Amino acid sequence: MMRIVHGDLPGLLVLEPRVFGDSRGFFFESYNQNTLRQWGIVLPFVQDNHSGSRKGVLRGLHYQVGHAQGKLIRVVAGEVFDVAVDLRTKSPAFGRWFGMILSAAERKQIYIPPGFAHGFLTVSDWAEVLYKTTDFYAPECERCIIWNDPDIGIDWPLECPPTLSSKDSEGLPLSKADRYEDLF
Ligand SMILES: Cc1cn([C@H]2C[C@H](O)[C@@H](COP(=O)(O)OP(=O)(O)O[C@H]3O[C@@H](C)C(=O)[C@@H](O)[C@H]3O)O2)c(=O)[nH]c1=O
Repeated sequence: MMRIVHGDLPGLLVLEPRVFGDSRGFFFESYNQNTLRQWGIVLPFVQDNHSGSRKGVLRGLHYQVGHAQGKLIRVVAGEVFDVAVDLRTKSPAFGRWFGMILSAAERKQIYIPPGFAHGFLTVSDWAEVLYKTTDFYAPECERCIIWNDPDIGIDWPLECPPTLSSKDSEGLPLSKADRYEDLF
């Protein structure tokens, strides 16, 4: 069982799994196809990713053209500030961002439909993020929007400048980036 609430952007959902705790520890369903189907998440997931990041590492904002990926994201160690940016030109929320803390302690998840850029900042000393994707990794289709594009205006909870990959430090502003014309 899960409580699911709509996020601020069309199609984005925040999932709150029901966690059963007992003297042994805890149990919860981290993924249930039937439950997600009831909320219109019908695309099959084809890849699971797992990354670990030190405090201050910012990954993103990533997306793939041609092979747009829906993502179901959760954190199994530590805490991140997870962000999605709507890149669907037909969406009333085009160019807007949504962000929230995902933590191993709270166990909330975010579902981001195909058509968004995604990124996160590690706010704990160490964090591990697990996410399922609805399409495969396609390196030639990868794109990156710069994390601090003022036109998007993401309010990252930063204490100092973030640690970026060289690829991510060369992201494009939204105004120059590929968008999704047909997804919505
Ligand atoms: C994303 C990805 C990377 N890789 C490889 C390529 C590279 O050598 C190494 C690290 O890749 P990256 O630097 O792109 O990893 P990272 O910066 O963590 O990229 C990820 O960021 C988050 C925010 C997302 O939303 C993901 O879709 C993905 O873009 O892993 C795969 O083999 N499969 C994959 O699906």
